[in-house]
Amino acid sequence: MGAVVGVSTFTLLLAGLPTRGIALVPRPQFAFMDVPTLDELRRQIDSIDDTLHDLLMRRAELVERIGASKPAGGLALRPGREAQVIRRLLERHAGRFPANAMVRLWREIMGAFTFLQCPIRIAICRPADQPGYWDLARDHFGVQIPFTAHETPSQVLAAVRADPNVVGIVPAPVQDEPQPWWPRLMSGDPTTPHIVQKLPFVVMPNSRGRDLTGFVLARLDAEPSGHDRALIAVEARAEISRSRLAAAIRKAGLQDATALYDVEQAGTYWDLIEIPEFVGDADPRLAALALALGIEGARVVVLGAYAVPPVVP
Ligand SMILES: C=C(O[C@@H]1C=C(C(=O)O)C=C[C@H]1O)C(=O)O
Repeated sequence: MGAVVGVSTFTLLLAGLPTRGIALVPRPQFAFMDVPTLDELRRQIDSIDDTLHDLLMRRAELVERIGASKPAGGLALRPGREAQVIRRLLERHAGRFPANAMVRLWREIMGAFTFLQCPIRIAICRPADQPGYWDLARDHFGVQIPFTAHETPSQVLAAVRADPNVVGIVPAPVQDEPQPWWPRLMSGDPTTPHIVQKLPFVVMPNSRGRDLTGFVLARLDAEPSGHDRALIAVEARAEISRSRLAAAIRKAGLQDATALYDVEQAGTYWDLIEIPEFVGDADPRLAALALALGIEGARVVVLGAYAVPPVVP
């Protein structure tokens, strides 16, 4: 019956326990002795914050070493690796802290650490009536990297072509848009960017960009992340029916398309095919696709790939 010995009324109040009739309600001793005070709990938070902060500073040292191993003067951004980091954390995530808040923290960390390695800047297509693209960019690249807003995808493309450290964000393709940007990625010019990411990777609930989809263009080769979609463009002087395209995709050994867009301008026809797997520039199935189409002079080019966004609980 010595359960209450040494436990003050103040401690009981803090613990939300009744202070009347205690002697009649015996409880195991440890239940009282283990209730930490507000100050003790806050001291534990301070200690966790110190550990988190120390680890961030240690992470910076490792990032600098990784940065030093990358080609000098190039863009340090590695969207495929970033996708793997976020996916791995989401898989191990548990408990009451919201998963998208955790992702938002890591987006901030990775944006700042990419900026530490190179003078990356973001050129966003954010027409005056579409402020959400700015949120989409900020949720992903964080507060440290400088952003410039442009009215059109053409202006974004020009900014990316002018500087290898500029990364562009353009609206995702839609069928029947008047001036699609994606046929212009077929140029073959060494300053032409690739599609390297789709945004949002994880939707932020209060973002003005939560209903928008953007593509990230960078002067990088897309890298596989383990779960990717490739974007392949076809250019031809004749219209290619959807069924002919689908048959050629199969004949080339590629998986069935998950999205298709087409456009015609002055007698040239372009198709954009999204394939549910990674396809690199040197993949022999590209030549096989050109052949299977059976159209004289048809060109087939990989425009890039993106890591498939995870399902966030
Ligand atoms: C540290 C790296 O550089 C960048 C920053 C990353 C990070 O902070 O984890 C991850 C990928 C890159 O965009 C890396 O390439 O691993």
